[in-house]
Amino acid sequence: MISTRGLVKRYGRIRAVDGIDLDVRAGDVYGFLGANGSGKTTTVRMLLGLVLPTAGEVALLGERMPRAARRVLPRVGALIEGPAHHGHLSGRANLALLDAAGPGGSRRTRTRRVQEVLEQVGLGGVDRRPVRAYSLGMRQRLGLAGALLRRPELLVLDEPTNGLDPQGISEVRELLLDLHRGGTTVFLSSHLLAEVEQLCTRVGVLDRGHLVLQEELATLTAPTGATVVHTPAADRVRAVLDGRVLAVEGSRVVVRGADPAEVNALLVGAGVPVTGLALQRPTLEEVVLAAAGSSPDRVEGAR
Ligand SMILES: Nc1ncnc2c1ncn2[C@@H]1O[C@H](COP(=O)(O)OP(=O)(O)OP(=O)(O)O)[C@@H](O)[C@H]1O
Repeated sequence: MISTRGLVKRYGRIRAVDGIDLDVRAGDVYGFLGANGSGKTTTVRMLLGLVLPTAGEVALLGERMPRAARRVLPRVGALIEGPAHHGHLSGRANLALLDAAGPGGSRRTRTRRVQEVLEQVGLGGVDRRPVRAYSLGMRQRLGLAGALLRRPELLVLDEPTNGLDPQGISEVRELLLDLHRGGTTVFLSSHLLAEVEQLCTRVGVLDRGHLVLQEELATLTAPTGATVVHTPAADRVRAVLDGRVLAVEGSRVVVRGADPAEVNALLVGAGVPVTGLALQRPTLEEVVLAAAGSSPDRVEGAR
């Protein structure tokens, strides 16, 4: 759906994007992570042909951009940095204007299409109010409605939950998951690990213009081969599981072996109380920090 090869954007001496190979496949919800200033917006703009690359190639839906923009962009829905609307008009009127700019049939067809996307984003009932009276969340959802008008195969969203409250974030997440279930491929940029961890199937991490990681989320957070035991008697675990204890942090003990039931049986058999048991998995935060350097303020954490 999206493929870039050696994509570079230079602004004077700044290398905003420095030779990235993105690979977004049909059916992905791809999370494009990176700290502020890492080059996410510049990349998204190049994908859509809004900024010309200094070097490298972009293919969208298998076609070279920006050459094929007129053919490809009608099949792609996009939302970049706070969508622009006419504040004195209603959401419906804004969408009708946007819809009128594209091809697409009779007045009735257009009216129905606008109504459908308004309902899809949960704005079906607030159509008389001018957009300037909308909350930030409502504006963002109206922007998404605009992106959905052409029933896109691919959605490209730059920080779609930026500035939203937790309720707004969760609404946008549900909407994107719904679209994904319906077959839409989603590419979204974000600096929020928690958002990406809850939504995405595949992750790319940008660090100062470099793509330092690109992988399936399930692979990144796959079990490590160890088991985490919670017990009020951490000191006794070492005696029972001689040589298998990898780490002890308070009541949390990490034990070699990916069979929690076996670990549980050994401990309970020896009279050690077990209050919690799980396969150890790295969090996305740990994976990203390991890939993007150790400074914790680079990408906003999951907590
Ligand atoms: N038009 C421009 N002219 C000069 N420098 C630019 C321009 N656009 C972006 N940059 C620089 O390129 C780098 C990457 O910026 P970009 O906006 O792509 O990052 P980002 O990851 O989207 O950050 P944010 O999350 O803050 O939007 C930054 O150093 C920025 O200052």
